[in-house]
Amino acid sequence: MAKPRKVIVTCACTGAIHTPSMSPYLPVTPEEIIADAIGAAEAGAAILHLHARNPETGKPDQTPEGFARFLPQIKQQTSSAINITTGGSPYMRVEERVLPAATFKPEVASLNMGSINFGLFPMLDRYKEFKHDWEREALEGSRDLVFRNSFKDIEYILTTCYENETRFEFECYDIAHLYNLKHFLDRGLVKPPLFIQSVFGILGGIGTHPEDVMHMKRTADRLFGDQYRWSVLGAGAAQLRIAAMAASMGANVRVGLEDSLWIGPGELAKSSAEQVRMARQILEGMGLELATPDEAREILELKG
Ligand SMILES: C[C@H](N)CC(=O)CC(=O)O
Ligand SMILES: [Zn+2]
Repeated sequence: MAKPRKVIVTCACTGAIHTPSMSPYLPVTPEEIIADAIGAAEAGAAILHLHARNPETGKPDQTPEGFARFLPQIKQQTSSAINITTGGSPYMRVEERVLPAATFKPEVASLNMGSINFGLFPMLDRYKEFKHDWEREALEGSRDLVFRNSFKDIEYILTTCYENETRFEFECYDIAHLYNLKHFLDRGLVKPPLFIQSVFGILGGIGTHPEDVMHMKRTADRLFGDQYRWSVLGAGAAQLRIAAMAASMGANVRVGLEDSLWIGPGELAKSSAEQVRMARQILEGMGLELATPDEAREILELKG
């Protein structure tokens, strides 16, 4: 009887896209981010993808000080690998975005593999009332928002973090981003195993149709062969459907309130841990097992 495949579950706890008025369960303060991260780790998340926010307004905060308010506590209370965002908010410039990862030298940091239109404005159809002006401005402004990740920006993050032995979660929102990653592999600026996080369902990137998932996997197989470890995230209501579909094709999965506020149709998730538990149920139901943090470190060759 073949041993069950180990699946790495990444949990993205708060992000920079959703805003406080969208859900009372979105972690905003350092205490809330710590509680959500620890809960997700206890539920089975081997990797914690983290963003910081202004505790009062919930506005994305990409200062090292912002991360220092919760990182030590999370590191103390869990053995999950820390993954610090270099995406920050799509409104930020790369010099600001790279600072926390450059400062804290985490095991993992996200790296967005290309520029995309980042369409958040359709959320204005659902959300009418906002506690803070920046929330509506961020959604409305996204009609003209390009999440900039030029080749120069990507190389800047790669070289800035190179000495730290930080490995990257290569966020690929479209097929072109896989080719961009191949370009950096061919130049020796990234080294296998490549942890590829395919992002499905962001307006401006690839959709959430099964053929989109197949196309991402087929292209990654062709470009990287056994040099990559595949993971997927589905935005919004597609989160668990994408996770189940791709896991049946060999993928690792990412969940968490950064990527979706929901646990079911019209039902808000009360924590990221709820989504991790649901993902665990689905994965174990498929005869798979969740990788422990140390098993994830081995699979991804993290510095530990
Ligand atoms: C769709 C996700 N918000 C992508 C993300 O997590 C980007 C980053 O932090 O670098
Ligand atoms: Zn993120």
